[in-house]
Amino acid sequence: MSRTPKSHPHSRMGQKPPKINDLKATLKRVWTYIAGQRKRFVLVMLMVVISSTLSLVGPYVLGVAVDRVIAKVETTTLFQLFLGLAAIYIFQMVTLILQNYWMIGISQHTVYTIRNHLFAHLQKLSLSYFQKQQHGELMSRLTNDMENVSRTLNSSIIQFTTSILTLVGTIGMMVWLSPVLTLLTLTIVPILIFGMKWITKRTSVYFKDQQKHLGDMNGYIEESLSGHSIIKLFSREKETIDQFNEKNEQLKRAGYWAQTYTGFIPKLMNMLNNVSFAIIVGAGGYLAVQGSISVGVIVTFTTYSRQFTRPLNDLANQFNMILSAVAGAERVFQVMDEEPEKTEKEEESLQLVKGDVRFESVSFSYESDQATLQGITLHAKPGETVALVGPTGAGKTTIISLLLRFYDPDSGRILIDGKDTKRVNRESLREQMAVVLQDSFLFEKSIRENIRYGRLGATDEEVEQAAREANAHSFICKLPNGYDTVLQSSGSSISQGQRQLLSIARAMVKDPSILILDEATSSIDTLTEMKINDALKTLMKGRTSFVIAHRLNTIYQADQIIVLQNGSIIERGTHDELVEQNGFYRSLVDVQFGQQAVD
Ligand SMILES: Nc1ncnc2c1ncn2[C@@H]1O[C@H](COP(=O)(O)OP(=O)(O)OP(=O)(O)O)[C@@H](O)[C@H]1O
Repeated sequence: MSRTPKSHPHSRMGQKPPKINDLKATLKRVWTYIAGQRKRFVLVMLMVVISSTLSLVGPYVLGVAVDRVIAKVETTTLFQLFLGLAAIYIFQMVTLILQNYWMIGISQHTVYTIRNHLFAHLQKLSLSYFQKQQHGELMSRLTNDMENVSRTLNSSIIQFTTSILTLVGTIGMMVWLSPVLTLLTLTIVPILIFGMKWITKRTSVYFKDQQKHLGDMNGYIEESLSGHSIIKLFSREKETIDQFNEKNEQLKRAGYWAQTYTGFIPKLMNMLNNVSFAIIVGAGGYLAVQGSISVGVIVTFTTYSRQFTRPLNDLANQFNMILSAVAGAERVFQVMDEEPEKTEKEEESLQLVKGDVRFESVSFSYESDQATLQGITLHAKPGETVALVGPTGAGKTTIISLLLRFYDPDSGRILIDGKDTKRVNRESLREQMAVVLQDSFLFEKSIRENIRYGRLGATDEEVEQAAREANAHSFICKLPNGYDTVLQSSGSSISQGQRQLLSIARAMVKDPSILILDEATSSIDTLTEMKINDALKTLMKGRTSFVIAHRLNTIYQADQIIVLQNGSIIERGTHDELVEQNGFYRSLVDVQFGQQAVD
């Protein structure tokens, strides 16, 4: 699974712009998050207006001062004018600092709230949603997309508003001071627009290319890291490096051209600034000699001309940034709009159960056109062990998934202590069950915390007791930090057998009435296997257990064996009864464990 790469600031150019209607709806939705901080927002906008106005007043005062110097007015007035100018620039700086400070507060609080909502919503989504979704892609929505929204809120709202105000204000002031000189200065605008269009058309192609190659390379890195042991086993290091180099080369090429074209932007801006400077000085000088404008106006114009080329460039950039953040926000809202696990109106909480489990003519299908389970009927009395047996794809895991209410049956009922699970709240239902899988997930936390995950209220003594019963205590004590040993990424620092012992201890601490076991098929050394079997036996004592069975000894001891094929129960009974029947189970046992093991 390739994780979406961290977005490059320019990668936004590669994103598909949202449609106008979506854009409006998404902006409205983002606004609902900002609206809670309306006061701060109004303050920010006020600061933006003040700082933009001050940026117009400054050059004007400078021009007036120059005219006064030429007119040889007394130095006190001149001194006052320069003091005023200094005050304007200091005040402008203060407003800029304040607007930034408040806006950062708004954006951080907004993304914090959205992130919290998104994460909480993810916890409510059904298993089938996660099965359909790439995990790396989901992670990217929580991180990259949110970062994109945050970055845009931090800077773009202020810059966008400032750019518009400055642009309109500057042109207004220029027209007021000298319409002729304004017209002459504005001649560079078409060149600017044409030039920018030419550059962005090329950069967007190369940035898109760069993103594609970056994603490709990230996927390759992820794959070769997770498959590193296979690479070593087959001595494929050289081929792996060669393939990586090829991808790296493609990325370098795309990056080279993207950066080359981007590099043209400041050069174009610089050239146009110089051209407009020359126009103002040349044409302005001519007009001044003619007496239609003052030298002060020329000075003011030179500053203004810079002030309007910059916002023009900024506006184009900010617009791209905003569009890409909206696209990011849309992806986040898409997840939030996913329906959470369906709940019935009158769900009750399941209290401590005895563990009586009934399936009554249960049918279910993942895809509407293909039945996965058909008419499953079974009854497990409290404390009984039910072994589910059958070829791969027969529907064993699906039965367990229905029992855990990851899915609800299409027809039929599942009853626990006589209560239809559809009417029972999922959390309280799962509270009554513990699951020990072949490859149980362990967190990057201490062993103690991993066992306590079964019941957060368990004391240290209870955790140790569970570990003892699970035959895990002795190996834990041999670890340098004992129960405080922190497991490395999903528990890879301990052996597979030890991981299973820990997951048994975790189930032990939970003390459930119903137990679900997916037995390990992988070969574990005999001693560990004995320890696991022994621990499982202790765990299963007095609990209703459903075992997806692979080992003969569990099947021998099961009160019932349910044999599944193509989603239906084809045989049921004890081991001896089924062997006696000489049917499918018998042939399955013969094939799996060899004739001798059965006879
Ligand atoms: N999430 C899913 N979406 C669609 N089909 C699925 C899904 N999970 C399982 N199936 C299909 O349902 C059928 C039963 O699968 P299930 O996992 O229950 O079999 P199983 O008996 O547990 O197999 P195994 O012994 O290999 O684990 C299979 O055909 C499988 O392809």
